[in-house]
Amino acid sequence: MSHANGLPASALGRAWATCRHARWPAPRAPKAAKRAASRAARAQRKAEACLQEARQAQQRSDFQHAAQKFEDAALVLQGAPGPSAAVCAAWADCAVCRLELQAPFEALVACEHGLRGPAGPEHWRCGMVSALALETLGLLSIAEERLGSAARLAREDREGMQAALEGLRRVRARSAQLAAGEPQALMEEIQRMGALLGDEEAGYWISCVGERSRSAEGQAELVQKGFLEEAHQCPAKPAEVARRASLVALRYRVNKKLQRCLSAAGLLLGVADQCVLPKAIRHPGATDLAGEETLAELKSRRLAVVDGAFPAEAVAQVQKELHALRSSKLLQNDTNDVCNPLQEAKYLPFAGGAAAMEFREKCPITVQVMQKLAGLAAILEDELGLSLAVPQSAMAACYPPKASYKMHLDSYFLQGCPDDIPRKVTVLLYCNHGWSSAVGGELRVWEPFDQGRGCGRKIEPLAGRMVVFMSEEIWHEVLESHGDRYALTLWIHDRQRAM
Ligand SMILES: O=C(O)CCC(=O)C(=O)O
Ligand SMILES: [Fe+2]
Repeated sequence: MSHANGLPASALGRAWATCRHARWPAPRAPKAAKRAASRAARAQRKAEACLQEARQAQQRSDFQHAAQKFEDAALVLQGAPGPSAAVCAAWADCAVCRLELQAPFEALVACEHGLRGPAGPEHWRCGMVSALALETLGLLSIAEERLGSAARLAREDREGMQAALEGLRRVRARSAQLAAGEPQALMEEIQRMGALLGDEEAGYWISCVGERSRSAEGQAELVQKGFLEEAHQCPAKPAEVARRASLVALRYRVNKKLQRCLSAAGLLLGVADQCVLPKAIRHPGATDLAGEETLAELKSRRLAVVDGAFPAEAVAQVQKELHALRSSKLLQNDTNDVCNPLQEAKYLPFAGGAAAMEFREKCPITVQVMQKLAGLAAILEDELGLSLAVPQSAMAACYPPKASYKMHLDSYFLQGCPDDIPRKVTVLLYCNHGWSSAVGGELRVWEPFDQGRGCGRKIEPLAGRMVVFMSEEIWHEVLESHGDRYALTLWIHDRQRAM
């Protein structure tokens, strides 16, 4: 018999059982001062009560209540001095309950909380449960990574190690079936991921892919968009192509949804940050960025290019700062992003607060530039009648050689993805001193809502050049970079959906 999420019931059951009944090392006695010790003892008692209630709820299969109580316990323990093993265990228990509730995104959020503390052997269980959740989401490559590290962490624990190794075998076998294009395995994954995304969003992607699979030109477009490998094009077998490409498209969107969930839980900066109203962050210099002509262009053509938006010295300094961030490995890529696996990026908080302090020291000019870019939002509201909200971070990105970004929209809200990130306006600033066509990485844009007929318009990523466009309307791509190509991107959100 197969479990609802497509895993054999027996394998899943065994893995969960291992997770649930695992024994943990008793917490070490806190060595801190007396006051801290009594605070810790109080927290311990409170957490104990929550844990007891959670376990009772779990026994009567009231997983909703159990998950809540395990979370309460984890939060109490997290806020008190004491060993991190107990915190991690409570989060793992919470995640197990959320898996029982068929809520894998929420389960992963719990695991990520648990994995935040200093790494220790107790992490294996959070790693294990998160791998199960990732498997349920169909994100098999990250599941495999997690299982690998869970197996290493469980060296001392035979049962735990066995569960991790069994998981590894299962995930690898599944990946192999999918890579071989086995129809049944592909259909199961597609159905499962479709259910996670909801009918509207899954329907949009599956029908887009299905339509394009029917012709050779359509299949070439799927290759261009990153959903089909060149070698898998086969105009004579449209259904096979549709299955493969649907899997890639849905996995891409599930990964995006996971990022939104993690971001909303405060575990990942960017994507779903807290927003502020444009008028709260007006910037006196922002009027230089958007003159009458620019605003008129944006209004009519939905895209405007502004050269020399910032002084050359400031842009050169931003480039230096981004280069330094990259050298200290602070920019990271996302191999699950099928459209753009090589880009190295980080969202930098540019407003006040502790998070921004670190970056104000590391890259002061970049933060100032971002603040001025964010000041654009108030002008766009006043002049274009938009209703906006501004996230408190912007993305710093480097496209190293070979990186490119396949054709995409920055928000698919108008395409039938009601939960997509509420991006309304995309603001880019290029920071490539001495750019030449040898560096590559041009931005290619099409007319509003045009999904790539003809060759579009190429925009060179010249130092100090700012490009502003409507995120839901302008399909665009970044052509292959041959050097290190730097840019800042601020996405301004639609207020109704953001706040
Ligand atoms: O850097 C660029 O030119 C565009 C990047 C982009 O399209 C994106 O990050 O969504
Ligand atoms: Fe984009």
